[in-house]
Formats: sequence, C-alpha cells, structure tokens
Amino acid sequence: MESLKMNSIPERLSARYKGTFAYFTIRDRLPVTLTRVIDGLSRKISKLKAEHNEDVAEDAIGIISKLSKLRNEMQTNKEIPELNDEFEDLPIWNNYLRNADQLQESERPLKWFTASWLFTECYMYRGIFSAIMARQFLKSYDPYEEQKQQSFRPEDNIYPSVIQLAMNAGRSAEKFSQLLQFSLWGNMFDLSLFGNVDVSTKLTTQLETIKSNILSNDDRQIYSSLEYRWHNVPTNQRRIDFVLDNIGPEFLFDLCLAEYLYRNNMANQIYFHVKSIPWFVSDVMLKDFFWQVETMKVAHNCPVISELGRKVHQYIQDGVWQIVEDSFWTTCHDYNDMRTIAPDLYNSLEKSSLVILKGDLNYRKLIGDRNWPHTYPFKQALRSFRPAPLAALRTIKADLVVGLADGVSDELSKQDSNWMTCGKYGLIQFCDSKLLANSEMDASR
Ligand SMILES: O=P(O)(O)OC[C@@]1(O)O[C@H](CO)[C@@H](O)[C@@H]1O
Ligand SMILES: [Mn+2]
Repeated sequence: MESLKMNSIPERLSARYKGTFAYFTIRDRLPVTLTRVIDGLSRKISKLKAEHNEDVAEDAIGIISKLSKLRNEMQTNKEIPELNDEFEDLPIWNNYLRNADQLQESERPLKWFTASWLFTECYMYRGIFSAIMARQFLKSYDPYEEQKQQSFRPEDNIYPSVIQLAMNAGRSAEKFSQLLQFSLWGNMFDLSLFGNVDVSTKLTTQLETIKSNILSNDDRQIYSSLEYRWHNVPTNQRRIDFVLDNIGPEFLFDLCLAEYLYRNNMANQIYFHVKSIPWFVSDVMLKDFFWQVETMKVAHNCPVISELGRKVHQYIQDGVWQIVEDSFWTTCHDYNDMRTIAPDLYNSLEKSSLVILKGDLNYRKLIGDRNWPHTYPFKQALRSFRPAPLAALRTIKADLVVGLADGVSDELSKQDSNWMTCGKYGLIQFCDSKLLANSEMDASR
C-alpha cells in the first residue's frame, strides 16, 4: 500500500477493479439479493392468487418486472438511469447522477462496473424501494421484513447476561468496554461464535479470547471523553447519538450499551438514527425498532429481556430516548457531504457529546469509501465530517480500513487474503476533536 502524498485523496472503491470485494459484490452478491427479493414476491403472488387478491398480485408482478430489468442492467453493465418516483430524496439522487463531481466519480455516464461502489450498491437498494413505492397496493411492502424478524430470537440465551451487565454495572472503564465490545461484535454477531453460553463469566471470557481481533481499540479514550463530560458538562447537556445498523442481536446489544450509559448518567438524552426505507437487508427502520422492542416486552420466558423492553418503551414514551429518521442516511452520499447535503442533520449532531456509528456501511461512508493507506489516521480520513466526538464500532466486512498500526495489515494479509471481508476482525475507533479550524478543514478537502 503506497503512502499518500500530502493532501491527495485516494479514489473510491469500484467494481472496475477485478478481484476486489466491490467487483465480487456487483457481479455476484447484489444479483443474488435481487433474486431473493424477486423470489419473495413470487411466493407472495401465489398466496395472493389463492386468496383471489388479483389486484395486489398484479402489483407484485409489476415490481418483479422492474427488478428483473434492474438485475439485467446491472449484470450487463448498462448506464444507470435517473430515478422517477415521489420520495423526498429524489432530487439528491438525480443531482448526483447528473453532476457527480470528479472527486466522487472518475468517469461518466455512471455504469454498474465503473461507477463508485458506494453509489452503485446504495442505488440498488434505492432502486428496489423505487419499484415498490410506485405501486398502489404494495407501496409499503418491506422485502426484507421476514428476514429481519427472523434474526431476533428472544429465546437465544446469549442475551440475559449482557442485559444484566447493562442494568447492574456501575460506571467503570472495564464494564463500559465490555458493553462496547458486545455492541461491536453484534455487528457480526454469530450465535455459533459464542454458542449456547448461559453464564456471564463464560461470556466475558469469550470476549477476552476475541479481544485481540479488535485491530484498533480506542475504548479507553471514549470512556475518558465521557468521564470528562460527566465531571465538566451539566447533566442536561449529555446527549449521545446511535447511528444504528442491523436489527436483531446488534440492535439488542446497542440498547444494552444505551441503557448502561443512561442509567449511569453518562447520557441524559439518547437519539437513535434509523433508516427511512428498507436498506441493506437488515438495517433498522422505525417500524423495526418498535417491532423488536414490543417483541422484547412480551418475552415472558426471559424476564430480563422483557424488563429491558419495558424500560426502552418507557424511555421513548418519556422522550428521554428519541428515534429520528432522516433520508440522508439512505442516500449514496458519504458523510463528508453531510454539511452541504443535509445541514440540519449535521447541525443536530453538533449538539451531541458522542455519536456512535455502527457497522460496516457507516464506516465506509465515514471514510468516503476510499482506498486510504491502512495506516492513514482515522481522524484525517473523516475529512470535514466532525460534528461531535465520533466513535465507529465496525466489524470489517469490506476491503478498506484506516488507523491501523504499522505492519498489522501486512501481517494479516500473509495469514489470510480475505481478512478484510471475513467479519472476524473489528475496530473501535474514536475522534474527539470537533470541526477542524477552517484552514485545516480546507487542507483536508
Ligand atoms: O453495514 P453492515 O450491516 O455492517 O454491512 C453492510 C454490508 O453487508 O454491505 C456491504 C457489502 O455488500 C458491506 O459494507 C457490508 O458487508
Ligand atoms: Mn447493515
């Protein structure tokens, strides 16, 4: 990985480079995602026809036709067309398609195997939504809802010990770090990873065994930043924001981290940012947030899950925990663009003591989905996105990363060429400084 000349910005990942995860995603993974959505609709048609719901079945047939066209255009590297629907973010998408500046896209017109991966992958999910929302009867259909709801099983006994930790532990760097780690690994949480453990000691032992897979761990800096605010900032100014990722185990462990912070007065207000449309299959929408909390509340065979569900419900009712939607999170823009594309959102985040961004796609957008040297400093890769202290909790699932110590990336590449896409490694990275001084910010453009 060559070092970066001062102020030069590396280009964005793209499927134009064979052998990259972007290429594999556009060639293989996204067509499979489209096919799964089409198959789900085909099963729906059979059911609708059996129920003599011909009109609704017609809607599903219409969506299938559009998605089949989308899949064919992707697989034959066609020019990506402007969108045509009534959703609020339409101008943002079509402006991007018409005017993507040279810094974002290196050639025009935008095509599936040459445009930036961030744009093409986000466009596919937005294109699926566009085909659905255009219909009369199925406009609110969420093609991933069944999968999302199957990912949360209250009976999985991994949850009680983490919830008890969240509901009982006092303010301590160690307990905070454990809850950060559960929130991190929830991003690639695999129950087979922890098996059917039923005691917290074994669980925290498990955390210890995989802690070395956290390749960059700023947990102590994050805790110190919160401690500083605890001693120096009035209680009513301790807002913490979660930019959520996936429903299921990840979301539950995010709620555990939030409960720990709130109960220990390290936050007096918590904001949860959810997606406005069905996104990257498992991302949490407002309806999914309520579904999982309601499901937790009635998990009577697991009292602690039910207790946490009732607490979260009450916090939302009292307004001390808020769920916010903004369509910026489901555009193709990276976070360096937020100040210009969604200034109100940026201004809101500026009021936060800590913005916790979960998962791989959020990380990609934080660093512009660019091919930075792996040792490039995290805070520099953020460029002008610094509304507040930021923490990224990400299991590495795409072939880009920053902020690693010298030699780490080379060593891991020797061990396993797929180390960046296997989901085994994670990052807890932190940037405390708010907005750069103008001069520095200009330099980072
Ligand atoms: O954001 P998440 O849920 O952690 O992961 C999003 C993801 O599944 O989609 C992209 C590849 O298709 C990658 O960013 C990553 O693998
Ligand atoms: Mn996701």
